[in-house]
Amino acid sequence: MRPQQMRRNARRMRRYGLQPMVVMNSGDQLPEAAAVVFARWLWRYRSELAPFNVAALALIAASALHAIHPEWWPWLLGGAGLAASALVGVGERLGLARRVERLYAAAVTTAVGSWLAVGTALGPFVRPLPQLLLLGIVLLAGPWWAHRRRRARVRVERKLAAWPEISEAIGLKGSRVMSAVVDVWGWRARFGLARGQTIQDVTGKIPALESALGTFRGAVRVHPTPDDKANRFELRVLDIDPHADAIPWPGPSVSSITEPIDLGPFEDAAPARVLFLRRHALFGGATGAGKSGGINVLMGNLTACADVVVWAIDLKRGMELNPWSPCIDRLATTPEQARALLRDAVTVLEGRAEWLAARGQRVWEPTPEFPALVILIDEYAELADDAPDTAADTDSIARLGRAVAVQLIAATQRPTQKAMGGGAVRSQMDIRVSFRVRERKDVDLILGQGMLAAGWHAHTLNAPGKFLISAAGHDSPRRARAYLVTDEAVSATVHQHADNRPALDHVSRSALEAERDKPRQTVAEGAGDAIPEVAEPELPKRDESGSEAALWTLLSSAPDEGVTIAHLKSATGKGRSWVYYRLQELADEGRARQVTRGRWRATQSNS
Ligand SMILES: Nc1ncnc2c1ncn2[C@@H]1O[C@H](COP(=O)(O)OP(=O)(O)OP(=O)(O)O)[C@@H](O)[C@H]1O
Repeated sequence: MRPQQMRRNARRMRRYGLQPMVVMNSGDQLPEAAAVVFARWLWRYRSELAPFNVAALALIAASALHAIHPEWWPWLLGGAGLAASALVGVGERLGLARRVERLYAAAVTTAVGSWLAVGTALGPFVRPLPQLLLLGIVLLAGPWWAHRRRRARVRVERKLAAWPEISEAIGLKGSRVMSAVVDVWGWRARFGLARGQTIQDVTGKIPALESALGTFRGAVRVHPTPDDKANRFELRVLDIDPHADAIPWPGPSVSSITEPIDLGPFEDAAPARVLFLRRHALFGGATGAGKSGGINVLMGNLTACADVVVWAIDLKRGMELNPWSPCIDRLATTPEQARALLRDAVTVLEGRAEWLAARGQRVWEPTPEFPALVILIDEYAELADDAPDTAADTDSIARLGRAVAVQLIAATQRPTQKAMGGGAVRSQMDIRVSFRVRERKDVDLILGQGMLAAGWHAHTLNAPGKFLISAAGHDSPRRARAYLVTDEAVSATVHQHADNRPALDHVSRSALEAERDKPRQTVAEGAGDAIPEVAEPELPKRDESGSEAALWTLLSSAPDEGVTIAHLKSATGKGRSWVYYRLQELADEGRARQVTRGRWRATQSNS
């Protein structure tokens, strides 16, 4: 068609309200843009095309090297071997988090490096090198294309590449992407805002953002960045709803109680990490809401902590905690055992307090030699019902236990004052975890007065294991879901850690030993069944070196049957715990020994 005729036709079409269309004849030249489009396509799909690109590069490199430096092949082979070993060894630092990823990277490096070396030496087109190259692409490209995180990363990169258009469409023009990471649940990215834009502007655009990014409703969260800069925000985009299904426990998240324990993810997949060190905790919720599951996550983590001794009370005959028993230092399943356990916990508390005071220290810093003592009480209401006389002891632990790291962790359905045995226990709980409750008023019972009105709606939690947590660092009602610890995970964790559990420190042991001697003496004196409190005699205070000297003098001049603890106490003017602690130290040094129960002497007597 001639140009004049084309113009005439176009004029006619416009007269009838039609739009002219450009038609290309087969003889016309390709528009120049096709090359650009192709280059763009190559760039856009560079990740998918990577196996072909690597093969093409290897082919070009082998051709060039064969032409100019065929003698280089041993260097290429050696270099590939070194690179492959490095990838296996330190690939984690390069972002290859999983072992299988590192092995894959090493396999590709070895295969490409070896092919390149042989291609350099013999020429890349010598049979069977081309065939081997094709076979390599077929075998090694599969895992690459199937890799879930790579595909997710590519998807995110493409979305972020379109951010300038997205931001314009939703009214955040000028904002820019600063960084992005992909994780198991989706991805998060940090953005810089244009002048005058605020994080509130972004929050108001969340539905528009979800639409522009093509996510499901509720998949986008907007948070301030950790540096709290007003002109930045963090976008959290979920590909999977973390709470849609039960979340298998990935194993312990800590090895020390000084680290925050991960109980399970919040709705935005951020982990609900809580520091239990020197804090008491209350787990509440209706039957079947997942309290015991939550306690299992905690137990699994405490089991992996080398600086925690766990004592437990489970008056449902040990049903819940029995599987953990190889890692529990002491498990009480009857009211009598529970009584004795709590009494001893108070003794440990007092012994530790006295020991700290003697050293001018304020708090117990847990270490494997001086572990924290965590007392887990499953179904607290049963304890209050079956052993109401333990209230004074639980009260003491609740009020005084924090500083000396003697901690209570209680689980109960409805922590009414009665179910908590009255007293200060409930009010002393620093960490409150509420699973689903049956009635709205139970929210305040578990989480504290006024929490329901403040929006902590634990009655609306809609699946077992979901919880709200109120603790230091967790002061807004965010839904989390506890990991689900299977029976197999319990046995595996117990199996792994049972042999490495720490023992109670010698300070606590000495205090317990001293306490055990006390009722024995009293009963012998004819006190009958009841165990009356033996008041400590008021003794004049002495300075530390005087007490040490008095102790040593008495021990070294002791007769063969030794001296009693009571004698040592009055001679030194110190309490039982101090005496036992020093005796233990002297025994460790080999300078003193226990002759019979409660009677001591120096190993090398002066007399
Ligand atoms: N984190 C969780 N994720 C998914 N399912 C869970 C989770 N925790 C518990 N469940 C399911 O809920 C059921 C009841 O859980 P659990 O025994 O922990 O409840 P509970 O509150 O301790 O009940 P009870 O007071 O009767 O002991 C479990 O058998 C399990 O199937």
